[in-house]
Amino acid sequence: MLELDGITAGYDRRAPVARGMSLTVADGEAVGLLGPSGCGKSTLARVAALLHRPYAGTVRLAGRAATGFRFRAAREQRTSVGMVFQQPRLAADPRMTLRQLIAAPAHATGRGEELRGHVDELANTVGLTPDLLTRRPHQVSDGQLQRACVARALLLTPRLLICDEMTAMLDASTTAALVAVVEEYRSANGAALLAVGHDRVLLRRWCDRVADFPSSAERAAA
Ligand SMILES: Nc1ncnc2c1ncn2[C@@H]1O[C@H](COP(=O)(O)OP(=O)(O)OP(=O)(O)O)[C@@H](O)[C@H]1O
Repeated sequence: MLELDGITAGYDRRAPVARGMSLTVADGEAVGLLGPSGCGKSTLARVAALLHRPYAGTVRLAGRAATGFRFRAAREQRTSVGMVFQQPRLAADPRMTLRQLIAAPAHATGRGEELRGHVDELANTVGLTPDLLTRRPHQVSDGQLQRACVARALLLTPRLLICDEMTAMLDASTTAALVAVVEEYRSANGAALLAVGHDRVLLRRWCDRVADFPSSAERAAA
């Protein structure tokens, strides 16, 4: 489902944060990507979701090499990946209600009407009550906002879900609830998962296998 081949990426060509990284996630497989804070996990996750253009290397989704990133990404490839970010407040337009936030991918792809019922269904699945859907991000908790972000990531039924420290800011019960939502989605749809984090215990429990992101010392020695 996902092949990262020799990815070098970052914010300064002379000092990239990821160098020659390769990683594969098979169809339906759950892979954890583990590494300390600041090592470049989120950067690699964004490359995989076609949100960040690498300096070198190839991203393949369902066997097809990505030809573009960000607004140049092919729609079919972009919508085959759902992404949940670490900080829901940075990933949510503060002007939108939670309902609009969940529905945003449908509107962006001209499927607003078609997916209207699915928005309600997913809101219910992630545990958001109808009154919460009328509120804006500043009127809800981090956990409630992250629930909306998970529903948004699932709206277009992606074949690959990328969760970047999805539960880092959440309490144990919200963490368990959102992991359960993702697992139910995967078992119903056969979707693959790339879960990024630094919690080895959680990733081991959640994923089929866990890959370690090399530390900067290991990279310097290589
Ligand atoms: N937009 C940016 N511009 C410049 N440098 C950045 C940018 N985003 C991240 N970095 C730097 O790139 C490095 C890797 O960041 P990244 O967010 O990928 O790490 P991470 O492993 O996901 O960390 P964490 O677990 O703390 O989220 C860090 O040194 C960070 O300071």
